[in-house]
Amino acid sequence: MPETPEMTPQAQAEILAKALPYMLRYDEQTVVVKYGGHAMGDPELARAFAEDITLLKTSGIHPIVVHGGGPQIGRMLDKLGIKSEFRAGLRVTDKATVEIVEMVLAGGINKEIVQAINREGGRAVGLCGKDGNMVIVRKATRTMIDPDSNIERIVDLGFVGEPDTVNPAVLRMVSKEDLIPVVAPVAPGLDGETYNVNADTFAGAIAGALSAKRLLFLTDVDGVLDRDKRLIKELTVAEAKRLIDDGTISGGMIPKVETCIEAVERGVEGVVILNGKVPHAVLLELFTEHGAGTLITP
Ligand SMILES: Nc1ncnc2c1ncn2[C@@H]1O[C@H](COP(=O)(O)OP(=O)(O)O)[C@@H](O)[C@H]1O
Ligand SMILES: CC(=O)N[C@@H](CCC(=O)OP(=O)(O)O)C(=O)O
Repeated sequence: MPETPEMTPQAQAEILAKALPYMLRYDEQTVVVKYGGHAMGDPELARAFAEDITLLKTSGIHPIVVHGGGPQIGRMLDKLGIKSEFRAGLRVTDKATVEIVEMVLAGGINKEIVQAINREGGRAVGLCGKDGNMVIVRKATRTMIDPDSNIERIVDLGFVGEPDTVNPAVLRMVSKEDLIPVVAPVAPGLDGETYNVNADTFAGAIAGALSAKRLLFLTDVDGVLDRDKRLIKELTVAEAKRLIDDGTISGGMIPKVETCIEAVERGVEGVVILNGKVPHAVLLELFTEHGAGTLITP
């Protein structure tokens, strides 16, 4: 990350004063930040992210971090020689895979983020969907057209869940205190088994249940890109659905955009997909006029 140029104390004070209207806008409001696995990895960026989250909390906002870790799960499965594949942007998850998913997400990455925030002076608490029965899921199913027969088939994704009920009591309790919830997208199913949940879907369900003011998705691209790889700054729900249908939006961007659509339809204000590889992406988005990324609108 480049060094920040030296600033006079006067200039520093002016910058702080400029943040005041934004601080007032979000005062006591819930902001859900989805921290994608592709946005993680660089220690300096991770530190800047932890600083941003700590600063939000210190200025009276209630940030909730939901994290992913798809690439990190992939690397661990590779190491262990467990094959893994994605269908419709979701990892097909058998029993052995879900154990690794829980270990990597709720065990490894969750605690790394908690520690990073705490190192910056915040007080983070690591949770997953199991804690306080926060998120209960049902088994997810998807249909796909079989390219050989052209017949629509149901794809069995194994232990992949979709939020069925969200009980935000634990999150409210933690957020009310001086604590920052950091949540891994692993949750119990209605059948009592452990399920792997796409982190975007998980973040959307939490933002909806808490009527969050903002839902930010930090990923590794500037936002939703068109066919010529240009950033689409604003996307309506109808346009987003069309871009999924015509294949412009694919892979991991599908669950992200689908979640944005649902969140907007459920009344979450300000749903944005932005590049988490830009230092202080969260502060830039919330505390300056520099609205980056793709804003999804009704
Ligand atoms: N139209 C699109 N615009 C932007 N990214 C897209 C698009 N279609 C597919 N993608 C892919 O989606 C990826 C982001 O989703 P994902 O890999 O799940 O990230 P994360 O780990 O941050 O959730 C991008 O890196 C890109 O490869
Ligand atoms: C069902 C499913 O696909 N779960 C995801 C959970 C992690 C995730 O979503 O991580 P990112 O946000 O980094 O993509 C997975 O196993 O990769």
